[in-house]
Amino acid sequence: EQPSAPSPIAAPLRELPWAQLNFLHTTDVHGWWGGHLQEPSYSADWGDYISFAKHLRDRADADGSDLLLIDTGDRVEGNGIYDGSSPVGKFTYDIAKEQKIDLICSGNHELYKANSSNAEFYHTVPNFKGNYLASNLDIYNPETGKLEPLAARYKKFTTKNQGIRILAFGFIFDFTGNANNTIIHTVEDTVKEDWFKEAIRDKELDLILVFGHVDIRSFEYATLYSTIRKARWDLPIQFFGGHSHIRDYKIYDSKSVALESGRYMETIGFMSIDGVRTGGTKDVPVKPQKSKMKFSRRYLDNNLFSLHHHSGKDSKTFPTERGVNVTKTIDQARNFLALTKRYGCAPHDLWVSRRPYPHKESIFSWLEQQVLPQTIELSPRIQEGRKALVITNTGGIRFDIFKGPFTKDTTFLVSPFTSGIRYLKDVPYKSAKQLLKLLNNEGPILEMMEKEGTWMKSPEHVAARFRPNMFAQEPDAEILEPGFPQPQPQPQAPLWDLGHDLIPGYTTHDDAGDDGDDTLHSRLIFYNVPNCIQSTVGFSSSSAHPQSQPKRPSSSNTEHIEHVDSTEDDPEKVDVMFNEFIQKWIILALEYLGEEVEEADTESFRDGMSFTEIMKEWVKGHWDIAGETCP
Ligand SMILES: Nc1ccn([C@@H]2O[C@H](COP(=O)(O)O)[C@@H](O)[C@H]2O)c(=O)n1
Repeated sequence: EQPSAPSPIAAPLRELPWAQLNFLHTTDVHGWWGGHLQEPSYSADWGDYISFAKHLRDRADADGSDLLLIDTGDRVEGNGIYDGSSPVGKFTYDIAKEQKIDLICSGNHELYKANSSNAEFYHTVPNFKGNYLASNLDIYNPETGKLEPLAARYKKFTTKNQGIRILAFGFIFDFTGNANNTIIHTVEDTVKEDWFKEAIRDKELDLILVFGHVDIRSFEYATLYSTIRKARWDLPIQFFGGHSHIRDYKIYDSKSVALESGRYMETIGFMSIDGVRTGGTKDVPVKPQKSKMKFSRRYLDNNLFSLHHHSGKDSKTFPTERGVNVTKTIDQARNFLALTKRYGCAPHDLWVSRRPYPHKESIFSWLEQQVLPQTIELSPRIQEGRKALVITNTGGIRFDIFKGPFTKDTTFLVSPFTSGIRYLKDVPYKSAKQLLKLLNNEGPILEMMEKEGTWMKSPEHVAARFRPNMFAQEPDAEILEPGFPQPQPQPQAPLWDLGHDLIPGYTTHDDAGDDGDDTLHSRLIFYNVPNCIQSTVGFSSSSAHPQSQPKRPSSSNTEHIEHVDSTEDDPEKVDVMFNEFIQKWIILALEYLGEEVEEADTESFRDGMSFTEIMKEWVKGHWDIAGETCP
């Protein structure tokens, strides 16, 4: 772990369900190679993961089983090690490649910008030569300009010890927000391709493995499952997914399951299968597929207490030379980038999902009530007496702020993106004031987003559309102030009786039940958030701004542009300001409201200064307590 990482806290653990064929799975790492330096439960780093995988590989070699490592994309954007260097990603590729990953693919974050997809072409694909798959992804070769698959469409291989013959595909969901140097073929189109149909008909297979940057409860995986199952009624199909940043496990049928392993190096997913037919090796005879196969999953908290336990090692025997070297490389990169440089001191925690919105400890309330208005009110147009509505998407905010030092690292954890704020001058207020409802509630804009698969919320929150019980119910207004709902202790399995005080953390409920997490935790409550929040700037405090503090979001299809109160103080026109990432949706929404606006009418705020910089400047101006200690 990193030198400043907090030590993990001992906790009751469930064992690894080790079997004939085993997998370790990471997804949505988003550059968190250094692990979590403020959270003991997730404080192991990529170097520790390298050591851990080595011990498990040795175990497989010793008992004749197999172990495969999988990563399902979104390795970039979300941490200073990636976003804080110039050019971005300077250290990322050399750190990532030190792990021996058997199957790897791209996520959407590798594809938002041409420079990151080209970096896949130049670095990740060759670094994982033969293991990177791109079943539905093409790139314009930066050398020749020709469109070609980013990597092989599929791969057939035989496992080292059991001789299991596996056909693997590496997908990305039907993403449409990519830069124009890549092309994504929809999954629906891809399964109709001759090469796909031919590959799955291969008779010399023991298992089909579909991994991808795809929500395991998505239409895309449902399509792949039904297509493959129709062709191969009895073959085991193992899925690994990602993108929604949650721990989840789906059972498709008695021979097909899917695992999703969280986000940000918080979770190492473990999966095992027993009863797979073996093609036979010199040491293992040919064995038929068992009529009753066994699939098991475990979500490991990524900390050394867990990793030592599951590898049967201790602090002396766990670190491998390669792992230690990678830990050092990460530390050197962090120092080079001065990620611990302090910009201010956060007076209390601010949460993305662990408090409802609005709430005094919601990061969105902080942005809405302090950062955005206090920054934008200084701009010349507001100083001249104009008013503005400032709208930003909640998905651009990626992580919580903990009480204490707010560093360069924190800045990128919270807001890694380079998008700035843009504005439309003098929009009729009668339309502008309807915008937030249109962006947040059901209606044409949301329907279009669903169709396109582009979202304004963070992936965790988007995932809730397939998982209706993911979040706590909207809390009553009374419990918002002065306190907030306390996590309830959870009645738990017998390990609870060992006398441990359980640490709050993930308590995953999935298709196999409640026993997936390796660490027994007390339950954390998560709350849903809207797509967008809005600050009002330049209005007198007595004016009513009905949308800036939403009450319960409306669920009625017809309510998205109705019932917005008017007051006598309503201005005739306001500036509509917004995060550049949602410009397309702002324009569409205004058109829907009857305004004639187009991209060319928008202007950049403060010469395109990124929202990340804006937040950093605010922290320096408001939370800087030079000389004072910061807890
Ligand atoms: N420049 C960007 C890029 C993305 N977002 C937000 O992130 C969401 C996607 O995140 P995943 O980790 O699931 O891929 C996207 O829906 C946006 O909300 C952004 O704000 N700015």
